[in-house]
Amino acid sequence: MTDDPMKLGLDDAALAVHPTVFAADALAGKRVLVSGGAGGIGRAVAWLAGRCGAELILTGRDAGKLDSAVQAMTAAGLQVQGHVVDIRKPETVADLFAGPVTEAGGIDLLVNSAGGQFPQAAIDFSAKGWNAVIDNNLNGTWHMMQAAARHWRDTSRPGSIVNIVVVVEHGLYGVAHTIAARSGVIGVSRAVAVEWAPLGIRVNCIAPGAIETPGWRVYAPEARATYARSNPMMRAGTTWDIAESVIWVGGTSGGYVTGETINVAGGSQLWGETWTTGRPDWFQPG
Ligand SMILES: CCC/C=C/C(=O)SCCNC(=O)CCNC(=O)[C@H](O)C(C)(C)COP(=O)([O-])OP(=O)([O-])OC[C@H]1O[C@@H](n2cnc3c(N)ncnc32)[C@H](O)[C@@H]1OP(=O)([O-])[O-]
Ligand SMILES: NC(=O)C1=CN([C@@H]2O[C@H](COP(=O)(O)OP(=O)(O)OC[C@H]3O[C@@H](n4cnc5c(N)ncnc54)[C@H](OP(=O)(O)O)[C@@H]3O)[C@@H](O)[C@H]2O)C=CC1
Repeated sequence: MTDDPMKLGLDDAALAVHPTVFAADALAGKRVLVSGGAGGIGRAVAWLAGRCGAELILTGRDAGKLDSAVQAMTAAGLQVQGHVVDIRKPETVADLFAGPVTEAGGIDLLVNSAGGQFPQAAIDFSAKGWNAVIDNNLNGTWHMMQAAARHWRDTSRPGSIVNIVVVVEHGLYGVAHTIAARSGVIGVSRAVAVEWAPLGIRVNCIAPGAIETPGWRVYAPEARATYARSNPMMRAGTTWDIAESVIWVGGTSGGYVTGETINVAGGSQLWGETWTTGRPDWFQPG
């Protein structure tokens, strides 16, 4: 982690110059829509896509955060616009596609990075809390996926979707609502990877492990302090680790990949435990 507890993950200055394996024209002529594009992972995806030559459309709920991302990227010479969109509201998602997406000339890649949850023992979830997490992560992601697919069908152009999920098969505890929601996203991604293949649409998921971002503020410092040692590599990942995998699978380099979920998690899908609520006594060693 960084020294400043309020500054989590790579900032704009770092993202503007971070070395990359991709060429500066890897996404030339492409337009990329990133939901949650001013957040930690979405922001890194946007920077990388922009540095590879793509035009960017960023969305989020917080206008101030979006403005700061747009300003930083514009100052670096990237072509970027930001729009306030709550992915839980299908009508605002439809407006995004009918308005800014269409006016920009369409998109080639949709990255769904908007999402999140709160740590709590599942037995204590309120109905409202459960519904908030399911609505945000499963329904919200679906509204974006379906709107993008309709856009590509109606404009007779191919497309690619990358959904940011979580590692669902092993080791992430205290967020059962999000495991349920993201398992749903993985399931529907596999289903529509087949249904939408005739439309030239690929659909994949990236499952990050512990990636240091401002989103970590929802977890107690004691819980966060354990995250780096929750995988065989004994380190937290960076947003750049995720951004490069998103651009690989979402871009032409992943052109023969669809219906996949790729764990970019330091091996935490195989070994290690992330207790977002702290490890209960029952599971303490010895
Ligand atoms: C390495 C570890 C893995 C890391 C993974 C990551 O993804 S990290 C990065 C990912 N980034 C993030 O995760 C970003 C942070 N997460 C969020 O922004 C939100 O958790 C949200 C997006 C899920 C909900 O957004 P929203 O605006 O819809 O929600 P709202 O605020 O209006 O609440 C609705 C209801 O939910 C309930 N409830 C909510 N919080 C708590 C809590 N702490 N405690 C208990 N309950 C809580 C409560 O019932 C509340 O209603 P109430 O009782 O207040 O009437
Ligand atoms: N960081 C990590 O360790 C991991 C993260 N992930 C997942 O990766 C994704 C990105 O997380 P990360 O960048 O770390 O977190 P951040 O909290 O930094 O970013 C998430 C972004 O999602 C946006 N968002 C949330 N809900 C909505 C909504 N209803 N409508 C529109 N935008 C919304 C937020 O925008 P705004 O602030 O404007 O509301 C925020 O900028 C999330 O799905 C997260 O759960 C998965 C595994 C691990």
